[in-house]
Amino acid sequence: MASTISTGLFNSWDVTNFVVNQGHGVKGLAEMGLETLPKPYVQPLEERITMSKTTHEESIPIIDVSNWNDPNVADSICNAAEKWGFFQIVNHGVPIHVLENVKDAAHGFFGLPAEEKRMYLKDHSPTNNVRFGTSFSPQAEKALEWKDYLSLFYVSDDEATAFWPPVCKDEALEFVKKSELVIRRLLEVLMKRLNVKEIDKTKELLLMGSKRINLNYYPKCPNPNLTVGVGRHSDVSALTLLLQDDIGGLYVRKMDGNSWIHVPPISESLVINVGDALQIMSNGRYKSIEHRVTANGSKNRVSVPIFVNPRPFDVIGPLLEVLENGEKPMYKQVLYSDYVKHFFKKAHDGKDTLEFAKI
Ligand SMILES: COc1cc(/C=C/C(=O)SCCNC(=O)CCNC(=O)[C@H](O)C(C)(C)COP(=O)(O)OP(=O)(O)OC[C@H]2O[C@@H](n3cnc4c(N)ncnc43)[C@H](O)[C@@H]2OP(=O)(O)O)ccc1O
Ligand SMILES: O=C(O)CCC(=O)C(=O)O
Ligand SMILES: [Fe+2]
Repeated sequence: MASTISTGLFNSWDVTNFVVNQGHGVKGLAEMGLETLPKPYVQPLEERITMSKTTHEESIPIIDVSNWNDPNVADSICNAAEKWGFFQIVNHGVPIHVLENVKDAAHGFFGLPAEEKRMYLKDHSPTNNVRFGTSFSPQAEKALEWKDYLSLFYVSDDEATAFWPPVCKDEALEFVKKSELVIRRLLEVLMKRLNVKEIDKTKELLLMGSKRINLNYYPKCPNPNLTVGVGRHSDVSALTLLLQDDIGGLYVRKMDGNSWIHVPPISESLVINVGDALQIMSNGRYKSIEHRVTANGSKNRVSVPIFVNPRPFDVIGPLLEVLENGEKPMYKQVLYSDYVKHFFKKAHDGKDTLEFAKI
């Protein structure tokens, strides 16, 4: 297989089999020293991220959250969630060594031999809560995405200790734990503007009852302009907290429509975005914004999102507190796991998942 791939004499089935089924991932492909991008990764023109569609001149807000009691901080967060759906926070209190360790651990996991990573493919993994994969939804995609990932659904410390891959479990778990306070503070602030005075146990579970941490790996790509790292999508979470390294490549759709704004890496910052579940619960007030990631021609990139979600069996819809003022509901009540399954069963398609919940 190695020689057929490196001489370019291979077909789409070979590539998909090697990358997806055999678990080499796109990293295995990249490391064969390819000179051109294999066909299954060539994206249609309209999905490629070209310079003419992007801007580095504008920026999503950068908010210093060192003082949570400052009303300006709360205002900035809520305004950003309404206007941009995305912002970066600095001085958030998650220790720098926790951030550095989890990025190193991501490199550690993807640096394992394919035989070890393969144990976590969907069909081999000892649990449904640990999944190594590539692209987004290879079975449903017309063109694959240039990304491998490890997805870890947090159930309990004991379950994580027993099943998460040893090379990254402590670091991933530490990141989940150390980010709990900042997640809670963000949600408290966001809820206040929605007329929710206090996050009681029921609300806590609805907003942050389940968490998923993904380790994303985007290897160096031979023709980065022909493909994407991640295609246009919005997250299905309530809130996502994303750690990126210093390479860059994340773009966010500007609210006005057609331009894409780069999210520049800022050392020690975290990127926060509103997900579909919070857009639904806020009846459209907070925006879950489309984003995408470019492939990079010279460097390997890692990112680590924590998706903060309702529990799979929760039913979500616009909050009563939001509708109390007579607002018409824009979304129906949906079972959260139905919503997430709908997301995973199709290729990335921008914001179309939300149609599933629209009235
Ligand atoms: C991977 O690249 C991505 C990912 C993303 C993710 C963005 C997010 O916002 S993730 C937050 C999602 N929320 C949750 O995980 C919390 C709630 N969880 C659930 O509701 C359930 O655990 C479940 C995810 C629906 C899985 O339920 P289960 O009953 O166990 O069903 P399955 O049969 O296992 O899965 C259904 C279907 O989904 C696919 N899938 C499941 N988990 C993942 C995963 N972690 N990554 C990718 N795909 C997954 C699974 O393959 C099943 O499809 P089949 O065709 O195989 O049947 C954003 C951008 C990215 O590029
Ligand atoms: O890698 C990134 O910067 C963003 C990844 C992303 O959007 C996701 O995993 O949902
Ligand atoms: Fe995302």
